[in-house]
Parts: sequence; C-alpha cells; structure tokens
Amino acid sequence: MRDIKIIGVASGWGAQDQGCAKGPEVLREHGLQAQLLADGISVAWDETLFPVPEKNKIHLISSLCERLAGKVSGMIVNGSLPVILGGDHSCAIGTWSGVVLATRNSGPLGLIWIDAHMDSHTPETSPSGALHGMPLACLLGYGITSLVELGGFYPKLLPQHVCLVGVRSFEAGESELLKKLGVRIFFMDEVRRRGVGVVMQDALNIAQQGTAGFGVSIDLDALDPFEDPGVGSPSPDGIMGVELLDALKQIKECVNLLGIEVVEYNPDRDQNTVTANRAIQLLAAMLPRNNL
Ligand SMILES: NC(=[NH2+])NCCC[C@H](N)C(=O)O
Repeated sequence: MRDIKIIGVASGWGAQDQGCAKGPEVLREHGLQAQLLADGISVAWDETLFPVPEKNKIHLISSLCERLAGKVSGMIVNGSLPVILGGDHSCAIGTWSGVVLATRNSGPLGLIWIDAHMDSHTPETSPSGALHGMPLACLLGYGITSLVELGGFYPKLLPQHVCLVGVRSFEAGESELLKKLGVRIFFMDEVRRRGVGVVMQDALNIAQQGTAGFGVSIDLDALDPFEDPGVGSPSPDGIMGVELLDALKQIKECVNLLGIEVVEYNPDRDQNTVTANRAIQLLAAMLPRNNL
C-alpha cells in the first residue's frame, strides 16, 4: 500500500482574488484528515508550503513551484502518492514538473485537467496576465521561460496524453494553442450530453495509453458555482457535485495513478463549508483505501 501524503500550497499569487491562499489550511482545520480516515483512507499532512515574499511575482511563483516539484518528486521516488492542495492553479507547474522529474525515465505522463477554464495562456495571449491562467501552457512547453523550464527540462507534457474536462470559459489565444497542439477538450456541452462518467472513461484512456502513469488536476471551479460557490473564479453551468463524485470513483482502482491535485478552494466565497466538504469528498472518491 502506498502512503498518501498531502502538500498544501498556500499561495494565491497567480490569481486576481488571492483568497484561495487560505484554502489548504482551512481544509486542514475543517478536519480533512479525520473525514478521509472515516472513509478508510489514511493520509499524512506532510507540509503546507508558504510562498517566500518577493517583489517579482514570477520569481515568487517559480521558486515556490521549484520547492513543490522537489517535494513531489521525492515522494514518488519513495513510493508515496502525493496529493497537492492549492492555492491557485499556478501550483500545477510545480506539481506535475515534480511528477515528471521522478517518472520520466519510464515514459510520458498523462494528465486529466478538470476545470471550467483552459489555463493555457501565454503572457502574449492572456487578457488578465494572471499566472493561474497559464499553467497548462507552461507544462506543454509554452510561456514564461523560468516556468516552462522549471527543473531544467521541457516540455513536461505531450499533447496527446493530456485532456481537459468541463471547459466553458476561455479566450481565443489559449483555445488556438490547444487546437494547434491537438489537445482533446471535453467541453461542458459534451460533458452534459454524454455524462461525466462516460467522458471520464475517455479521459482515462487518453491519460493512460502509452504513458508511465497519469495524474488528475481538479480546479474546483469545474463544479457548478450555484452548488459550490467556494472557488476563486466561478463560472456558471458547471458539473454537478454528485455526478463528478460518481465519475471519479473509477480512479481509485488505477494502480498507475501518480498524483492528485485539488486547487482554487476559496474559503472567503464558501457558504456553510459546502465546497470544503465537496473538496474532501472528491479526494475520498479518488484515493485508494489504505486503512482497511
Ligand atoms: N485557474 C483559474 N481559475 N484560471 C482562470 C483563468 C481565467 C482567465 N482565462 C484568465 O486567464 O485570466
């Protein structure tokens, strides 16, 4: 049985609304470990990383992501399953760089990116300039050099092993990049038409075929904000919580699961801790039972 280890990333520097910096510690105080244990899942809280203050936002995020990548790759080398809790989605650059650092000799990484947004801008195409709108482009080899080349190599991901699920809010530049690269996007209308469970099976095929293993990155704004308001960039008409939970259950059977990331929990916008509870339930759906 693999140890499951949590790393919190208490940074909102990649977002315009920085409330999600408080996300990991609020989830911890909310009893995340006890709630998972009640489901038969024992998780150790390894550490919450706090950013080191820096005038330059890009330096701040790249050094935070470097620390994160180092921790994540160390955990995988030691046989643990890393679970990363954001913070804003720019931490994905660190998470998945770390996974790839540890596994690239065995093959490419597959990644399922569940999100309302594409997060695939470069500074040239981004209307907001916010770094949490850029992590997927960085991982695919496009954008700010220090982030793209984090860990000393790039790209971290190949387009044929990546897919997005739940997208409904995006701008032209990022959509053109993903189209050019041929990344499969399960837009919200397809998710609604075919059901999240069926789409997730396709997503798992994309992420598992020809890869050393795969990861899942969940931006909580993929969920419908009417049900789950506790996110940084709410976007209407998203995935229903129970449906996503059900679809994610197939993941815990996958022995080639290399890492999980849940980001953008914003306690300032949450109501009656509904989204905190949802984040914990999503983890419980995906994590292998190790306490039986
Ligand atoms: N991780 C996120 N919540 N990303 C939202 C990005 C929103 C918008 N596309 C931007 O680049 O500013």
